[in-house]
Amino acid sequence: DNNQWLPEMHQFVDFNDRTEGSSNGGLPLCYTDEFDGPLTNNKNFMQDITKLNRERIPERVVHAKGTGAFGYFELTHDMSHICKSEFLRSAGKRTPIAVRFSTGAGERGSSDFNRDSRGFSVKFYTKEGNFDLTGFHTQMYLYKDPLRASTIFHGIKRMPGTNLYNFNPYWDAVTLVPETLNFILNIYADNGIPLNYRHMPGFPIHTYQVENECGDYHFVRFHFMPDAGVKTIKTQDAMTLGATDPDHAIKDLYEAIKRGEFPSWTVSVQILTMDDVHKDGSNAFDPSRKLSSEKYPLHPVGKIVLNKNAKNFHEEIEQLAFCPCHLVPGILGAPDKLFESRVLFYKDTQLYRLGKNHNNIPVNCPLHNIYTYNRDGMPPVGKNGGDDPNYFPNSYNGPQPLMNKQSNCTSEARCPGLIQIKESPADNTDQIVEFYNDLTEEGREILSENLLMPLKTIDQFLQKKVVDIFTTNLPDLARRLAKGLNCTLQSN
Ligand code: HEM
Repeated sequence: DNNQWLPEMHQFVDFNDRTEGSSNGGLPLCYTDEFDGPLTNNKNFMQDITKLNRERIPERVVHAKGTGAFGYFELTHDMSHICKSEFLRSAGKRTPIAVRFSTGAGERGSSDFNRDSRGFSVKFYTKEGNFDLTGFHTQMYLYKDPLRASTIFHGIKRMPGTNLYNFNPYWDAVTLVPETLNFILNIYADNGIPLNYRHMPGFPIHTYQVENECGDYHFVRFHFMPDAGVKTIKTQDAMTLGATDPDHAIKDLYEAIKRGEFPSWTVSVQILTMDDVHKDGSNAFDPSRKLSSEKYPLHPVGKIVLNKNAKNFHEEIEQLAFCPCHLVPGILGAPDKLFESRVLFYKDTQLYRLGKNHNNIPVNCPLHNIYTYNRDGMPPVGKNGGDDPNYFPNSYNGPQPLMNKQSNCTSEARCPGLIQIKESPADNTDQIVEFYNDLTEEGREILSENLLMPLKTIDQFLQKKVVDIFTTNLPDLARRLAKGLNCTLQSN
């Protein structure tokens, strides 16, 4: 076998350290100079094209465009009174983190300025394993019923036939799942488009159940607020910059970190007791609603600081995989159905996008104590567990699934696990009305202008459906939209 090309092909060139004019390791630049025969016999050429052809992996089904960075979470306030997680004990402790920011609907090549949700995901590499929080830049998600997923996901994507964007399915989905309007009004408002990621807040939305050493339960909603303040961009500027500088948010984050201006966020929680949960019922867990900050004020917990860019985007950011199922002792997840659906959804999509062993990719791998029953399969296989027990349960002291671990509770016998809640049909109209009422006259005018942009392009019967939906609760907005769309207002 003629291996003459292999050593050169495998030589790595560090482009960052390369000095001008330095050698590239002597790779031949023109294959035909070296070899006159058929190209299929040219190992260099064949290696090159077969590798190039296999460079792409599927992009994320949503949140495909994004960027990320690394840093640490510093605990400023000990939380052990409500949560026994190691990384939330002893103020001053630092835990390494990876963060990925993203836009929601657009593809990998789309603009950072689209009017859309933004993702803010954090992976905490704690000593007890990885804890993932995936958040939005809004305090609520679009809907609460997990069966709405394909209506909404297909509604925000391109038309299957023409492959063009068309607002008909989007607004059809909105009118069929009207609780989405709580989210829609937030992103169509004057301050709905984040200027960049450094000035963007993050809200993991679900109300997580946490447990302390005594087995007492509390419930928390996390908030990440940028220390540099929240900044947004006006519609016209977003449209102009979206055309001229579509990667603005990615560049802005990368360059700030490179300059040594490390962005940071204050992490806080709203805390609910079991009594609060009994009083509020399933509203306390409804992801299509925000939680009142007057009723449940923010308690500071710590800081997120990003001080390191990725060295290789594909390796460290594209392959990052967050999952709501990545939990640590003390954090049990959220008891609502949408959360349950996400545990299944993210795992399944990552099995497809990155393969069975995606948790062996270094950026997804816990930093400490990796014991798992996962074995074999396609690379990356990693350490593969030696001869440790590879079945559960076993009598050889193999790892325990988190949910099987009993708490150290001595005071009270408790059944460990998430509480059961009975969910009612979605109802967030009160928050929609409150949001609109809090806007100034100018804010209302801008909101209706922003809404009219897509609404003017959709089918007439859908325009009427949208106006009708607002007529009962937001007659003022319905009037503005009906005027802009030239349609008759339903009398109520
Ligand atoms: C509170 C509600 C939700 C929030 C805050 C949220 C947030 C996010 C974020 C931030 C990402 C990007 C993760 C990354 O940076 O790699 C993401 C990805 C994703 N989300 Fe959600 N999401 C929510 C609900 C849902 C629901 C209900 C579904 C489906 C039923 C869903 C399906 C997905 C999928 C498939 C991905 C791509 C994951 C990957 O390929 O790695 N999300 N979500």
